Parts: sequence; C-alpha cells; structure tokens
Amino acid sequence: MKTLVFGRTGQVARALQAQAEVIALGRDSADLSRPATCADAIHEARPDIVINAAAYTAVDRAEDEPKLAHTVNCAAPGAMAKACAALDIPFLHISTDYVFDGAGTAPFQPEAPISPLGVYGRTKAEGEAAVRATGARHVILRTSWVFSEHGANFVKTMLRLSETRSALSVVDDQIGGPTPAGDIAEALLVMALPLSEGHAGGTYHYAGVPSVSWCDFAREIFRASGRSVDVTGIPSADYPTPARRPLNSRLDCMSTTTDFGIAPPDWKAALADIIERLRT
Ligand SMILES: NC(=O)C1=CN([C@@H]2O[C@H](COP(=O)(O)OP(=O)(O)OC[C@H]3O[C@@H](n4cnc5c(N)ncnc54)[C@H](OP(=O)(O)O)[C@@H]3O)[C@@H](O)[C@H]2O)C=CC1
Ligand SMILES: Cc1cn([C@H]2C[C@H](O)[C@@H](COP(=O)(O)OP(=O)(O)O[C@H]3O[C@@H](C)C(=O)[C@@H](O)[C@H]3O)O2)c(=O)[nH]c1=O
Ligand SMILES: [Mg+2]
Repeated sequence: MKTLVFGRTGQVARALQAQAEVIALGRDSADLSRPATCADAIHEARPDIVINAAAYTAVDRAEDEPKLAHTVNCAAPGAMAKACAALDIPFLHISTDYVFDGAGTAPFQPEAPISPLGVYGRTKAEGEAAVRATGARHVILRTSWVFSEHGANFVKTMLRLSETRSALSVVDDQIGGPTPAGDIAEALLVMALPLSEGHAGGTYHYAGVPSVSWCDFAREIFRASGRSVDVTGIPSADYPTPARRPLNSRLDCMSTTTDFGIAPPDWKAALADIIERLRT
C-alpha cells in the first residue's frame, strides 16, 4: 500500500517512518503554510492512503501567530482532504484533546461538543471541520500529550530541566492520557487497512492509560529515569501561560476499540523504553 505522510521530523511522522515503508514529505516538498503544495503532492504521488502527521503544535506561540496556525492546522488539511476526495483516497488526520474545554471529569466521547480554549485548539477544531466538509473518506484520530524520544515534548522538557534543577513545580489539576508516538503510528497504520477497504471512518479517540496529572507524569518520568527531582504540585493558576489548557483532557477511547480492535496504550511501559533509548 503506497502511503504518503505529511511531516518528516515530527514525533508521529518519525514513528510512521520507523514502522512502515512510507513516503514522508518534509517542508521542502510540501509546506503546510502553502496548502496548494499539499494538494499538488497528493495529485502527483497518487498514493493509496494519505496520513497527515504535520501540524502547528506550539500551543503558546500559536496565540501570537493565529493566522499561520490556521493555515497549517485548518487550510492545509482541508486542501489535503479535498485532493483525497477527488481521487477517492482515504485520509487519516490527527487531532487533539485541546479541541475540548476540559469541563467536568468524565472522559470526552468523540461526539461530545467541542469548545477550544486557545488558538491551537481552535485551529485544530477548524481543521477537523474542514476535513469532514470535503466528503473524503477519513479518520480523524484525536490523541493527547504525545511523547517520544524525538522532537519537543513534556518528557524531554522534564529531563532537560532536571539537568539544572533539583526541584520543580508542575500543575496537578490538568488530567490527561500521555500517549507514545509509536503507538499512535501503529494505530494509524492499523486503521488504514479497513479504511482503504471501505470502512466508513469518522472521528475516534486514542490516548494512553491510566490518566494522570502533568505533576504525576513528571514524577513518573523522574522515577523511571532515576533522577531525584522534588516535584511540587501546583494549580494551573500558579503557572500562567499565554494559552489556557483544558483541566480535563480525558478521552473516551471505547469506539476505537470496538470498531478497530485497538486498545489504549500503557504509557508507563513505553516511557521506560523511551528513557532507556534516550540514555544510550
Ligand atoms: N504533540 C502533542 O502533544 C500532540 C499532538 N497532537 C497532534 O498530533 C499530530 C502530530 O503531532 P507531533 O508528531 O507531536 O508533532 P511535532 O510537533 O512533533 O511535529 C510537527 C510536524 O509538523 C511539521 N510542520 C509544522 N509546520 C509545517 C509546515 N508549515 N509545513 C510542513 N510541515 C510542517 C513539522 O516540521 P518541522 O520539523 O520542519 O517543523 C513537524 O514535522 C499533530 O496533528 C498534532 O496536532 C495531538 C495531541 C497531542
Ligand atoms: C515545563 C513546565 C510545564 N508545566 C505545565 C504547563 C502545562 O500546563 C503543562 C504541559 O506543558 P507543555 O507546554 O509541555 O504541554 P503542551 O504544549 O500544552 O502539550 C500539549 O501539546 C499539544 C500539541 C497537544 O495537542 C496537547 O495534547 C498537549 O500535549 O505543564 C508546569 O506546570 N511546570 C513546568 O515546569
Ligand atoms: Mg508544547
């Protein structure tokens, strides 16, 4: 199956390349800030399946660059999906827990109303709508708190901070599911098969278990890496950021298991592997 991936250096893009024979396009061949280049790439390659693993993911910076974030997170996936619809190619797209406002404590179902708190979440929500509007056969896979040995993520931030700090304050009122990039890549590749064989697709959730606060995630990172850093839990109000984050990032992943046989990944097991790989 000829698989075209947008994104080359990102966490999920790298995991896809590690797990399958894919054609991964970097900025030089498909620039999401110029959506037409993405449509052109699909028309040129005529793949059997397209996976968009590229996005504007800098949550705080997006508050100052709403136009660029919108082009990359909405106009570009919209253009990709339109090209896929024209050529009858299934399209897999990744979205985020940040499309929700984080109210309550119950896990959000895929059909729950969205209400993003910041520019990143809003542009990702608009991207979902743009993909659906094209009529392309698609999967939108919402995930959360992605980590891996590559790229920028919370695990690497914590390990970097631990080199100079023996104590850290980390928010303990935002709860979500850390999700290993490798498991997301695997889930996408599994979903690609039924989708290309006629599965109707739709919006699905995929996040690591068990849910945890960023504070307890940080503690587990230091425990697993054998670093002694004293982590103090603080409320979000004491850690001001340009973009507000949802307090409840829990995603209900039941339909992903029912429809595709894919169970939520155990993030602690993956964390240990990743820390081991970062060590060597
Ligand atoms: N990271 C997370 O915690 C979460 C991510 N997601 C979603 O998962 C998907 C994958 O995220 P992740 O792997 O973490 O992403 P990363 O932040 O690791 O990488 C983003 C990728 O997008 C590429 N990109 C950004 N702007 C452009 C552009 N203008 N043209 C071409 N490529 C561009 C980057 O390329 P370059 O290296 O050249 O900048 C990079 O390859 C995204 O849709 C994201 O919204 C969902 C939930 C959580
Ligand atoms: C570094 C640091 C962060 N924090 C807080 C800030 C924030 O609320 C939380 C997580 O910080 P980050 O900035 O790493 O996380 P953030 O960039 O918001 O991560 C998000 O990225 C996007 C792309 C997504 O789609 C989301 O699912 C989510 O993974 O931890 C502390 O409390 N103490 C600290 O020392
Ligand atoms: Mg970040």
